[in-house]
Amino acid sequence: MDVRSCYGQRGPPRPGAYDDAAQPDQPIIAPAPRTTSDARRAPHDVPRTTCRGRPSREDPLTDSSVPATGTADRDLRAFVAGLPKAELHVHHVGSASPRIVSELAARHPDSKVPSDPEALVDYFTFTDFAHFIEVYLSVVDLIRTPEDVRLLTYEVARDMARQQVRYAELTITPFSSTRRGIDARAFMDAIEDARKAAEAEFGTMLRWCFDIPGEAGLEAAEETVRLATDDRFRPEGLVSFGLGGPEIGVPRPQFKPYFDRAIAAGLRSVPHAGETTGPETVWDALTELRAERIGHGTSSARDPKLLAHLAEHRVPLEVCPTSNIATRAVRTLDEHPIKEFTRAGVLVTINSDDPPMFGTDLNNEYAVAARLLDLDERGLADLAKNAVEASFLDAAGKARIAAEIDTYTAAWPAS
Ligand SMILES: Nc1ncnc2c1ncn2[C@@H]1O[C@H](CCC(=O)c2cccc(C(=O)O)c2)[C@@H](O)[C@H]1O
Ligand SMILES: [Zn+2]
Repeated sequence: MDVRSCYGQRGPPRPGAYDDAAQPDQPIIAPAPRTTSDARRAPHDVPRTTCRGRPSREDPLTDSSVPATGTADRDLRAFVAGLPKAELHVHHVGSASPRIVSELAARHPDSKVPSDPEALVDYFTFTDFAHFIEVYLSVVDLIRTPEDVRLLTYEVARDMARQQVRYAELTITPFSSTRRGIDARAFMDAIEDARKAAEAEFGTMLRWCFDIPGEAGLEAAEETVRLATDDRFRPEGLVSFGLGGPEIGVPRPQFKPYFDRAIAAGLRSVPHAGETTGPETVWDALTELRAERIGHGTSSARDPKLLAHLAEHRVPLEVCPTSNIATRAVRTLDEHPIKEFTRAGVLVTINSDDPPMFGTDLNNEYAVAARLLDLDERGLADLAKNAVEASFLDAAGKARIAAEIDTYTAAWPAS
């Protein structure tokens, strides 16, 4: 596949293009019993939404500026849409679709976040990583009550189920909510209530990664590890401990004692590293924070020894291609190092990070990966299985989703 024009000079897709903003008249449905079949579409029933009143998003598989390969590309996109998937790197607040953001903005009209999904498109266009975090925090400010937390979590799961996501490790920043006055116990009850409802009603299993917002410092680290390890708060679905936010000026080693405590309490270490800084940050994450997976790890490509280490020790990278373009961590998709990762034998997983904010979704990220790695259906199925393998699911859960991927792929007409 030709990757030359994949986002290229025109930048990433417009935010919301694949989101339910396409149907702004569709209200948020209050959590209510739903049948699993509502969310689990038949594999070949592909939702193809575009943003009303706006040009449709560039399609990395069928981008009109690329010599068209037509049907084959459409088939690949259809294959991805029905492929059972796991997602390992996706943020809670960053998954709020325009539909959810509008609902929250309407609940809290004093916010500077636009409630009009169309206006959100401009609002979600970032000049750099710092600007992205500033906008991100304004959306965090919209989440003020346990009911907001529950609504967000439940609706995010619904959006995942529509994409055939069977399992997701959702990164949550509880510090941001507790410091804004949400009671910690009520916060945990809200996410757990949504998790259980989502699994029962949509068939999507959610697990939590609690992350330290690095820029907020050691006070945030202390609060995050307290909530993650104190039995009075620690939610049942919590599996891992992370570190997010800006990397520049926020050295990873200072968080070692907090990661040590989280790991001692049975949590897995999954910090962001090498997203906006060099490979030394990834080394720090490995040696100081005992990372079992790396969030992004983009700059690892600049250090062959690091790539060899990641491959040898089977430390997966959580690659989020469109995010890297949207935050300007990578200039164009053409320059994205994903191919170098696979060439070096690193286990690559595909993720969406903050999908509506970056105008993407997990299915689109698989389409991007197909183009960048020149994959066919089997290659895409292998990529989906990488995520299952790299997940913190138990062996039976992994085997179940992997078998589902195999069955789906074997039944696909072209395979
Ligand atoms: N691609 C990303 N790469 C890195 N992080 C990402 C990415 N996407 C989303 N995040 C999230 O951004 C948050 C940043 C929050 C933060 O720094 C902060 C600083 C000071 C005060 C407060 C507060 O809440 O009062 C928060 C992190 O929690 C992280 O989960
Ligand atoms: Zn992230």
